[in-house]
Amino acid sequence: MDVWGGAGECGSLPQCTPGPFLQGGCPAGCWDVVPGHPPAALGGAGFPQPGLFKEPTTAVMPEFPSALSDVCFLFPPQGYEYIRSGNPTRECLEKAMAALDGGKYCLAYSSGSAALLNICHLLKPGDTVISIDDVYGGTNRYFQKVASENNLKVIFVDCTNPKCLEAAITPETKLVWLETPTNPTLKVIDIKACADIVRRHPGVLLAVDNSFMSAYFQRPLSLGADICMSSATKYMNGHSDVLIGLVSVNRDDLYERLKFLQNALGAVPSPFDCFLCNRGLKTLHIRMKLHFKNGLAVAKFLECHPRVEKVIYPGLPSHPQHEVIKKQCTGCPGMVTFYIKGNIKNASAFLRKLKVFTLAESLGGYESLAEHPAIMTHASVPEKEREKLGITDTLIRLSVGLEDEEDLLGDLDQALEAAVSGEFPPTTIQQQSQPALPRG
Ligand SMILES: N[C@@H](CC[Se]C[C@H](N)C(=O)O)C(=O)O
Repeated sequence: MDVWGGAGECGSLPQCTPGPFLQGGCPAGCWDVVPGHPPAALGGAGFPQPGLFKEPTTAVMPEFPSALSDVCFLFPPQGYEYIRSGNPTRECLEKAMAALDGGKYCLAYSSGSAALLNICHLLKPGDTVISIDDVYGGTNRYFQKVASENNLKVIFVDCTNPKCLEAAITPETKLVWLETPTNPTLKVIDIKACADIVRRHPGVLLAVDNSFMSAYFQRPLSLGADICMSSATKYMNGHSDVLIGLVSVNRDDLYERLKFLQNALGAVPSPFDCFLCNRGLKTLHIRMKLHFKNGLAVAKFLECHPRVEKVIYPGLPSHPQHEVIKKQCTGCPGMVTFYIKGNIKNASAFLRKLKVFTLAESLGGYESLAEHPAIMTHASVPEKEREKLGITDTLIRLSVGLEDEEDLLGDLDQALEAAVSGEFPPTTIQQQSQPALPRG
């Protein structure tokens, strides 16, 4: 079996041994800087000079804990004047992340949403944004309820067929916003194909939200994106104890403008959060391999489960864009989405019965989480649009963590058994008509 696990068979537990795909480097030039060894990025050229730290060890201490200026006549000038404008701990994270993303520069923000806000400040009133249709609920809310009310036009397009993107571009288009895989229905977008289209329209930027994949499995800049954005709150930090957004770029002009906006808008992370995120990066490679192994095991298990209607996991051969993900990524994270049989009552019973998985928003941490996108992470997406995207009352999103595989599968099994008993209605997801619930 290769690293993607082949077709899998019901009843047999999936194995995931590193195959040639991970061992032998990767397509599209991924990992040419730090092939499988994030610590190389942390200890290499990307590291600020040791002289900046009281303890130049592997630990990156929150060195700049106050808003004090660098007073040149008392200390040698170190290039820092105010904590929001720049500080050694944030610079350490930014340099490490630039290396991991294969970019020249990285800038850190107080959250993924703050990173999105800064990117959108590159635009002018009257500009158009083309966003992938199935986009994180908070991004959808920002585009529809904030940006659109501030003179940006935002249209939503299914970019799984890059020709749809091409057809949507107008002279007003200035930003194409992709997520891949999308949140929560895990559609996979061919970044290079979209980048080739965007390149034919000078002045249009291609930004990719890489939060679901992490720099370990996918590097959008190497596939032609202008901007790689991540909510590092998720896999990059991996410990569910930090809120951080990151933006990596190669272009000097983009960096200069974003650097100005980072300071001017002020949505920056604290040095302590940067310190914690640096701590998280050191185990990125180990965590991602286990997320992949556990995610694939869960996906295969659910795909064979009689109480599950349908599983979506890009690492499964049954996924419609499985070939795309094999081409542009070196593995898959622990994000698994599935439709439970039955209706909202079954979905809710399942979520309540889970013991190892915690019912919570967020993803990418060491601990397994489960959530109901229609009520939780995507409540801000208008109901009609949710329906079109397949974000129904029976859709459940899992973020598979680092626990033992037997515990994860056992927990899912007992919750499914308890939540969906008896005869299953012979309906498909499309045929179901669920009562609307109050949305959070
Ligand atoms: N309730 C929050 C939503 C947080 Se969702 C966090 C993360 N992006 C995810 O997809 O889990 C809100 O902003 O409304």
